[in-house]
Amino acid sequence: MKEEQIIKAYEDAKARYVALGVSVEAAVEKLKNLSISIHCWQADDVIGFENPDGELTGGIQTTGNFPGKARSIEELKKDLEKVFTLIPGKHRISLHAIYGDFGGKFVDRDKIEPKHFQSWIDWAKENDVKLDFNSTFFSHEKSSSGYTLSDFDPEIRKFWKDHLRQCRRIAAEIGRQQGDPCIHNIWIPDGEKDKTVSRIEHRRLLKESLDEVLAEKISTDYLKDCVECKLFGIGSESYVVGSHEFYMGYSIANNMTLTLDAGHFHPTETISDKLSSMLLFVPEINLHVSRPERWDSDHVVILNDELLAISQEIVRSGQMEKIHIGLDYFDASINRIGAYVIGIRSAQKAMLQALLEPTAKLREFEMQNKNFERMAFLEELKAMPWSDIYNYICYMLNVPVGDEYIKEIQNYENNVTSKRV
Ligand SMILES: C[C@H](O)[C@H](O)[C@@H](O)C(=O)CO
Ligand SMILES: [Mn+2]
Repeated sequence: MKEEQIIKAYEDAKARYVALGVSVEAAVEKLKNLSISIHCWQADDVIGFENPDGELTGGIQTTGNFPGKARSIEELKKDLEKVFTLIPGKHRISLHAIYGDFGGKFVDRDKIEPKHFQSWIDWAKENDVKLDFNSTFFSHEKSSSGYTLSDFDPEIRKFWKDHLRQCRRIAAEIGRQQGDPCIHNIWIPDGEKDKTVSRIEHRRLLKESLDEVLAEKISTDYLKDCVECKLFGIGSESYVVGSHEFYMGYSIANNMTLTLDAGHFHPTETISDKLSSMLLFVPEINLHVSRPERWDSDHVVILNDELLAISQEIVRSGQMEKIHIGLDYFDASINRIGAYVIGIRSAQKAMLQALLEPTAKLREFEMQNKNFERMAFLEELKAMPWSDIYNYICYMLNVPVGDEYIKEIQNYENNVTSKRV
């Protein structure tokens, strides 16, 4: 698009929003300052650098074999740097513990240390991004029973408690060095395929393990721990220890952040309607924005109704600063850089639409019981020219406007990723 076209379209769009009583400048500023936590694991199909030839376990699965996945830290960083050039704003990178810089040696999970992530911390600083962290409780022989922190075997539990301890220390060091709390997500795959009898026993063990490790107090200036529930995984269809009720109870009882993953509930259950409830009981919420297709399939995030509903609830809650927006998907069937850019841009577009909503006007209708008017405006808003505002933000922040990012990704594929054989 030509410069004059972008600016003209923006001015016209702005006038239409202003007529509805919306401050476009305020919405643009908020979007420009919104950092999305980009998951490192889309680049390499959740393999990491601890055991690159190992299997992905824990009931999660990538499908597809599109060529060009990142095979080393250098390639992963290069891919992320490419992504940064194609999306507006400054963002965060969410690392999993298996993505450490282990110098080609095998370092077991209970032995990882902040030094294994120092090169990531330095790289993040150079690239003006912040880091988040995730303990990795899957893809390891000590999770082969299906259980980790809730295993009946005290030796297995000890190993994973030590892992969690180390991860908290690493995340805290990241937070300290970056001068901004590192969001540390705890997701464990524990569960069983069928007919578990000892449900309360495993849950009691999980509670005890978490209580023991989280008893080490670390300032929230550096570290914010969060716990992520799940309904089922592959091979844990009938029982998952860390269910929604478990972690809802745990996070409320311990006044800690709850992670809501869009793919971790029943197929027709959405997380958008959980935000306004959980915000009343937990200090903060961490989102894993994903796209479940019939199951927790982790498809690339696109601009669909649920993404918009999540964004609307974030903005309408008036507590945007308490909700961390992270992405969690892994599609190995298409260009992985493209998967990142589509997902991030879609998340931004949904947030922009929500920020451009004349919420006060809609609430007025609601108060007056004018529900036809409320519905009519909500329908009209869908066709408002929010994309002209998004294009203008891209233009202002020097990243490709509209579909221009596609050819950039094609060039990167031709020159870089397709050569990874
Ligand atoms: C890589 C995993 O998807 C991630 O850590 C976890 O958040 C999850 O959602 C498992 O289903
Ligand atoms: Mn998740």
